[in-house]
Amino acid sequence: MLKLEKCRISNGGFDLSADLCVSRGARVAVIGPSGAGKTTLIEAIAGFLPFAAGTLRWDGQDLGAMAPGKRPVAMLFQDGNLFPHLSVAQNVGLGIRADLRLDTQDTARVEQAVNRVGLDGMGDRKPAALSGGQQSRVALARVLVQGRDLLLLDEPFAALGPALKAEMLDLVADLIAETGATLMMVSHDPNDARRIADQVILVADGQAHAPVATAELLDNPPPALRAYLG
Ligand SMILES: Nc1ncnc2c1ncn2[C@@H]1O[C@H](COP(=O)(O)OP(=O)(O)OP(=O)(O)O)[C@@H](O)[C@H]1O
Repeated sequence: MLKLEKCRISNGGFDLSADLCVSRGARVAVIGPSGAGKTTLIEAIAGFLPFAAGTLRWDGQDLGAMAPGKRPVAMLFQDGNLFPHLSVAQNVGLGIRADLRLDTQDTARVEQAVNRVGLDGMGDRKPAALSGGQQSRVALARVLVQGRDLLLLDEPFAALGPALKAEMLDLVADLIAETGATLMMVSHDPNDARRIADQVILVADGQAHAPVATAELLDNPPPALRAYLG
């Protein structure tokens, strides 16, 4: 279980408070108005922003003082962060070792992940030789080889068209079902939440609220969410 206890995160002059738990294996969408602090929340959990107060725990272990790379966390950004001069396999391999010194076992894991996201035979291509959807799959494969307990996705598929986005969300759902990972995904689209998330964290008015069942929240949105959903 991920537990944020009486947390306060400072991002420049912006403050976000959070006091909530996410159960192991949950699929949680993080939604709320623009600038409300969704990315701030995700980046603090990943270790890229410090906590000004409170404790962050995963299964009882305090993550607060742990460097980002040591946390049981893998993060996927909107642009996928692919390196254009590296091949698909190398981009995925970075998830295992930053210096890309991979042994036979590592290389097999990379190939397995590349195949699992549907890019069989494309390991030698450069990102420029892939479609937008295929590039998203490479980024997802890199997250997959990291084998972390908690996946943090920050609007990962916002640049894709609706059909492709739905396909990617379904792939993420399949992958986390296979691995048992816990998902927290920032999205601006309530349909994404309905498609993939069983719970929603609403970030609004300086606070990340405790997760609520997706349908319950979206069918009866509180005022801050209603204004945002329009
Ligand atoms: N480096 C920074 N210095 C000062 N303020 C910042 C910094 N980064 C973010 N902020 C502010 O923190 C607040 C929260 O930003 P954040 O990116 O977390 O919001 P968000 O909910 O993810 O927004 P969006 O949906 O538009 O991506 C915003 O008001 C933003 O202006």
